[in-house]
Amino acid sequence: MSTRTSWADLAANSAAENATAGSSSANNGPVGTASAPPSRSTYVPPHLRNRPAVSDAPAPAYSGPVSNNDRPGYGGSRWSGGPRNDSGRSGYSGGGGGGRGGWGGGRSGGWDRGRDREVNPFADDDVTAEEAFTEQENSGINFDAYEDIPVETSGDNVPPPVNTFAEIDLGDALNQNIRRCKYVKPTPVQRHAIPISLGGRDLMACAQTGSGKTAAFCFPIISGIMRGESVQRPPRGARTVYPLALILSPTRELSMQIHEEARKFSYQTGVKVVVAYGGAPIHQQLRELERGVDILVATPGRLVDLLERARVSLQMIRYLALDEADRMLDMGFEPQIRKIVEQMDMPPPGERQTMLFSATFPKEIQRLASDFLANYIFLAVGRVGSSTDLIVQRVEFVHESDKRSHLMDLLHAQRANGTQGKQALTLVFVETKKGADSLEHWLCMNGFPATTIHGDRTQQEREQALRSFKSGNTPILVATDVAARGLDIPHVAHVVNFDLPNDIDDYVHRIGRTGRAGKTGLATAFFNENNSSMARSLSELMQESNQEVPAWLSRYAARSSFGGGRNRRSGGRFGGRDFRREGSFNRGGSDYYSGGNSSGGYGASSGGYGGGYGASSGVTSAWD
Ligand SMILES: Nc1ncnc2c1ncn2[C@@H]1O[C@H](COP(=O)(O)OP(=O)(O)OP(=O)(O)O)[C@@H](O)[C@H]1O
Repeated sequence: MSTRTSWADLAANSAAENATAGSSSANNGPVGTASAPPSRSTYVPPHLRNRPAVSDAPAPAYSGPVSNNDRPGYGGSRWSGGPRNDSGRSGYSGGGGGGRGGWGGGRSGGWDRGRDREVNPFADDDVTAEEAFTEQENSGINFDAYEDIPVETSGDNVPPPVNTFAEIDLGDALNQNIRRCKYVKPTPVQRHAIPISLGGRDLMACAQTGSGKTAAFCFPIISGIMRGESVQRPPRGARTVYPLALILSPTRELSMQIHEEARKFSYQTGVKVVVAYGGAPIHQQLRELERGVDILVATPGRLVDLLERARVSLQMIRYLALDEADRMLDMGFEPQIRKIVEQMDMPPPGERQTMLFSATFPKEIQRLASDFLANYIFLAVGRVGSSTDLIVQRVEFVHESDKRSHLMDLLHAQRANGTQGKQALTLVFVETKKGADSLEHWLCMNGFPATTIHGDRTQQEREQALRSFKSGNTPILVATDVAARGLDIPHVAHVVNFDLPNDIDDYVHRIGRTGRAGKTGLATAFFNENNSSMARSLSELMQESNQEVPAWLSRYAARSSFGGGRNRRSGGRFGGRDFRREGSFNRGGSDYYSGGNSSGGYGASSGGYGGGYGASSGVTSAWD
């Protein structure tokens, strides 16, 4: 094995901690042990909520950036006028609020710290899970490569990147949580995205799977709420709550995961994070909401339900983050997202800050997404040479009828040569829910403990399956695309595309369940005639990632005149290029790209990343 750098160690430790942190959706209540609870009628701004009583003084009125950072605009100055407040009420009045106080809908008048205790989200972290896994998974990483990573930014006045967390004034409590997470230095997307967001700018960010996008949008939100101007939340229905930030994600499990991460990052900051997703009893989620919420993490369907019941108002939203933004804006989700963002009471672009993140950003989705953004910065971050070169990709020609036996061969070989250490996990993607159940059954019958996750299972079953997989009890998870995006499951050593998807972007996300946070991974795809429409995009993707493309696949690719299916590989993978620079875009508004700066990232030389990256090179992707 080769050496592990400290970053790799830490990422691995951190991942192990995430795995052992439990998947409870329990909400982080306040700490309240050391400090006297505030009177029930007093609004306590988030940045003061966990301070000892002696420092529980009212916040001074916000008067501009509270930072030793001299970047212009840093500190959320866009809020100097406060968010839109249709009722004409002024902002926070110093904590002396009347009976309502605005917090938690005004009913309990505050976060009842006497009753609730903030559960320590780090409490379950231990090293046992990490120790249980073999070393092979974390080997072979050269983190120096990150120094030369290709980066493209476009938009006006892009704030410069940082190299360390210390350079950014995120606040003591958040910094301590970053240390607790054992994040030593920011990942490339964090280096760029965090200063941009802290500068108050809207952002469309494209960075490869497993590269730390969650923290990239969580840190600025938490920090902004901690230091931001205090607000009085208006009365509406007695039980309406007014979150300040909304994070939307496409699946329940991903929302739960973001919630768990955000709870860690916001531990003892006073910022309260609540999650709401479908398939789970709404009453429990309503109770959590009533206790107060600063950041609401939600799936679109459940959020629409809460909005229609008038239990949540988006009137005070300052921050909107869409994770897996391209998925959120594709045909399946777009109407719901438009309803939430454009047709309810959320402040419009320019009055809120909007952050869109994904590993893939097709141009047509970028175009749709621009409706939600104001004067935004486009950011694409990739690895040297290629984006997924940490994932070894294999494609094997397997007839439909041979797939099971071929899978069995793979699993036996893994067992035999030890590459699938005792606890290393295999994620198998199939096309249909029925197919998932049937394959799971067959694997179990053949001595390979497996479980399954798909849309026909109850939420309880889905969560149980994920727990069992993560813990290694059932080291094979058979999944539909419901598990394709965002899930950060440590120790997934192998992703098998038993059935290939019809969309190359889905393939990118699926294989991205391995090779995360600087670790290596293996992805095997079964290909046959039924997948010929994928041949070209697949072989291009593999070439770009320095993978060996089998000759037979190249022949298939040469035969197909078209990328196939919904494949959208125009000008490089991941849509890693700002569509505003494509020339055809012309809406005339000042909100749109004006041909301004596009900068390279590290290395500071005038352009040339490996492979001739640069504005004049004709290369249209930051990933090349
Ligand atoms: N600065 C850091 N140092 C070490 N580990 C980090 C750092 N930032 C994030 N991580 C870890 O990297 C892993 C991947 O992060 P995350 O899930 O946010 O990736 P992602 O970019 O959102 O991936 P995907 O595109 O699949 O959603 C997580 O386990 C996270 O804890």
